[in-house]
Amino acid sequence: MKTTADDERRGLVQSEESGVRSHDFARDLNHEDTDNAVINTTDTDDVVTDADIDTAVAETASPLSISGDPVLHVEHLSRTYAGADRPAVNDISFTLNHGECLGLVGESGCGKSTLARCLLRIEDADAGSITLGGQDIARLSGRRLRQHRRKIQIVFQNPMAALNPKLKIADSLIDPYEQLGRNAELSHFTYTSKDAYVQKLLEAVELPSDLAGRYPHELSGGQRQRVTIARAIGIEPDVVVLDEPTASLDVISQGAVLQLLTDLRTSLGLSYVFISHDLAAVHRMSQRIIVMREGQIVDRFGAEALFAEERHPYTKELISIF
Ligand SMILES: Nc1ncnc2c1ncn2[C@@H]1O[C@H](COP(=O)(O)OP(=O)(O)OP(=O)(O)O)[C@@H](O)[C@H]1O
Repeated sequence: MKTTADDERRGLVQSEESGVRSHDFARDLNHEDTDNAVINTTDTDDVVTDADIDTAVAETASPLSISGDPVLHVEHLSRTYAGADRPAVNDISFTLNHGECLGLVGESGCGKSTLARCLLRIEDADAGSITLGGQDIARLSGRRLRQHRRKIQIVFQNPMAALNPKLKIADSLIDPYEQLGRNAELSHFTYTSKDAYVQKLLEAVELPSDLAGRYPHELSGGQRQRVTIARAIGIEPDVVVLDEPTASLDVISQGAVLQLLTDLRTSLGLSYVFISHDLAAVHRMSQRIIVMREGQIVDRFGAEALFAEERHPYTKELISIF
């Protein structure tokens, strides 16, 4: 069944999907893979150095991207899976500034999701560092690791798998806040009561209030993704990682969700790492773009410089299939 963005906002669409999948998101987040895998770095001539990049970004970055303070800093990050012949993520460095959307684009298998999992500490990197809010996240454990997870949230590709099928939408929305012991200080989604908090979140993602009492399978795909976005922003993280957030949606819902994400970024001052194989979506969303290939960064630039002559041949290849 095709749905329109307006249908979704008004809650007129019932999902045709009724399959129930068991998923324990909290368990995934607690998983810590500590494989001592070998780092297998492969230098290639066409890899952009940090110095090249800083110069290029300084020349081309939009005013928004250079006005914010750094919130996330990734330096020389590498991750090799046991038995793999090359690193999934190989010497990646970048900085995310407050209030900006940094796009990370590359074809399937280039290491985007591995990088996302390292940022969330769902997986540990083998080398390099990730600094969020001034803290090296590799050193965190226990309570401080839980606090870190409050500061960085993720929206996955498949909202059905990200939502607990047994929980009503209201309960899914309140869950991250309750996991914080209901004592998180919030500035936008201030908690007065469960109902008021849930309604504020539904309103923020432009969903009707009556969805609070439904189960995930009673929503359309677009509505479900709006719920996972609401869950991610409800505890007011510093950074939201968007890992192919529209890949499971039809074209109309994709556009509406991307617009919503942009609106939320500007109205709430959020900072995004937007991960996608879809260069058009990344270009639409981001102030700066990083191009990854086989685990490495091969190009990076301000979004307005996408079509510039100096783009890496691989970026040009991606543009040709835009
Ligand atoms: N748990 C794992 N164990 C072993 N190898 C893995 C694991 N997860 C990913 N890989 C490998 O690491 C590489 C990068 O995978 P990753 O999922 O990060 O890429 P991606 O760019 O997100 O791809 P896609 O867009 O298809 O999701 C691939 O070669 C993949 O096969």
